[in-house]
Amino acid sequence: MNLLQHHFPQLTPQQLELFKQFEAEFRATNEAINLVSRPDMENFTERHVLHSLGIAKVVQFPKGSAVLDVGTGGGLPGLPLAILFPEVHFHLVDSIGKKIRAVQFMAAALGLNNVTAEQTRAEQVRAKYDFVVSRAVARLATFHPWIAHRFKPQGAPGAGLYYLKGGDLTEEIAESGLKARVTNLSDFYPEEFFETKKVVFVPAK
Ligand SMILES: C[S@@+](CC[C@H](N)C(=O)[O-])C[C@H]1O[C@@H](n2cnc3c(N)ncnc32)[C@H](O)[C@@H]1O
Repeated sequence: MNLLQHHFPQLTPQQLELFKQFEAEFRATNEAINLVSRPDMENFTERHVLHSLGIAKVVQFPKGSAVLDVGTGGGLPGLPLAILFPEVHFHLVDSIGKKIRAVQFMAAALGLNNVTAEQTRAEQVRAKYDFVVSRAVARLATFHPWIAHRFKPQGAPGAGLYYLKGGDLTEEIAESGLKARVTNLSDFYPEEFFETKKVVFVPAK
């Protein structure tokens, strides 16, 4: 049994196939434009796919809900989450056009019709969402004001920001002045990589 099946036994054969295709597309794209560093391409499933899906250990996006991925780069965490939640809409944004074109290409190659991608800065997004997700973009004090007003007035249960972060976040959370709930991904994943990895949740309101 592979690592993904082990941690997400609910995945269908079609979804497992999509994850395989995603890795192949991502590897090919990463040769042309740097989406993640070369050393980071080792253990792709663990470091990128499982890490992205860590958000799904904390929240289940309900059918029909809308998710914004801010600073998606090469589609992380948005594309793995879009494979896991085919009935949820994902809008992936990044300020760099070539990354967004790569994401659009990969989403089309995988036939993910629940994904849209747009070159824009987070501060310029105007639509409203139930959830915002992100990984490795900016400190919370900088990041949160970009998306604080991007939530629907009546969001889905658990609406808010789910931010993948690592290390000791005490100072960063205190600096932001936000009421955040931190979940350790090591509670779900025993692999060493996840020892310091967390999901920071900030409610929509
Ligand atoms: C370190 S990369 C992380 C990419 C991806 N989330 C991942 O985990 O692999 C940070 C990304 O955030 C994007 N970014 C930074 N500030 C942004 C902003 N204000 N609006 C949109 N994208 C932004 C950058 O262009 C870059 O692609």
